Amino acid sequence: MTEPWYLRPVASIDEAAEQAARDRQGQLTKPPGSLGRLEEVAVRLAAWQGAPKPALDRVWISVFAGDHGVAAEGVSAFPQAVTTEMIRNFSRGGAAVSVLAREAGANLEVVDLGAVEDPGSLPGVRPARIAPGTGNLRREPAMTAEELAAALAAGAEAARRAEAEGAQLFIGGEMGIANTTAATAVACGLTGDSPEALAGPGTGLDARGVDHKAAVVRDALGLHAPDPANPAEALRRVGGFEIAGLAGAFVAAAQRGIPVLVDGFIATTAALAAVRLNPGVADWLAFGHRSAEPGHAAVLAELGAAPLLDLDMRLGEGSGAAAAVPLLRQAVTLHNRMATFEEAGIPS
Ligand SMILES: O=C(O)c1ccc[n+]([C@@H]2O[C@H](COP(=O)([O-])O)[C@@H](O)[C@H]2O)c1
Ligand SMILES: Cc1cc2nc[nH]c2cc1C
Repeated sequence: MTEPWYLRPVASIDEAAEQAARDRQGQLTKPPGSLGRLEEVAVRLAAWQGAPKPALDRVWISVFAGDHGVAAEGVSAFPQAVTTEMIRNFSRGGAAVSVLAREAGANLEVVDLGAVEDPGSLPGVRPARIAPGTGNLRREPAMTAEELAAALAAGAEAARRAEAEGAQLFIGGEMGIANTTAATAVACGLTGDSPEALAGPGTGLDARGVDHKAAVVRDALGLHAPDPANPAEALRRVGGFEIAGLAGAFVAAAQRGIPVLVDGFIATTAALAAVRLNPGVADWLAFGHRSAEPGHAAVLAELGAAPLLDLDMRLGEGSGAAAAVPLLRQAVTLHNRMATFEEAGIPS
């Protein structure tokens, strides 16, 4: 059997550019380290781009959408039809991430991997329907092997389009009613944490709803017994089309040398799956925000990730990552435009 594409090595980081950027940070008119994480971000972008003075003009956002059979278990505060309605809303430019993308000058596309109701042909929406939603993971595998391969490949295609447009940063968003249940199951499968520790309100469940959701995830883990050493099978059995799409996109972005700014709980769970599929992916990830969804902290900790923002957001769509783009731009502009001690004639 030929090796799956997602095992191919990721691009390498330019250590010379990283060192040059670090040296420059040390020469700028400020006490060394005083711009904190903004310094790190600029140095990181330099390493990724192979440029001592990086740029951040072209940001690409792919929002992966799909429905979840497990919605039938009453695990979301919202009806399943919202997935398709939100695809229509993205297309019209009315969703939060639509607004943030416009504001950030980012290219936004939606990849429809299979909502129950087909939204039809819409501007800005790429039809890539795999099935009208996944199987109910409490009772059966979410996907077949072919469906998983299609979802991963759809993610890789998005990274290919991003590269063709010269993207300097890839943001993966998601939309799918009940996907926090699938993400919780995947996260439990990959970290060994308990459903009770990771399940949260998602779109707004009350405490009883969260308990029920944890019980549903516990049933799913009992049925499927996901193995942390087999992330692809964990994605297939308890994941979702958009979670697998994100994982495929993150691996492919890293292989193409496009850094990824990861969003909230679902996207970070997909990033953990991507890193488990191909550990080199970790070098190409940055984290936009810490979601209010309680399981997010555990998945971030598993990745050793320190997100940039902590705004109590819990929307998904890539919105938390998109909200961090202006901060990344500030880091780049400071790095490129501040005077050095020598230029300013200030003794250091
Ligand atoms: O990104 C997050 O951290 C996040 C946290 C809670 C909810 N969401 C979004 O809400 C939807 C899933 O919530 P739920 O309650 O239906 O599982 C899905 O469309 C996600 O984009 C996203
Ligand atoms: C309205 C709505 C918008 C969303 N965007 C991402 N997940 C969502 C869930 C709901 C319910």
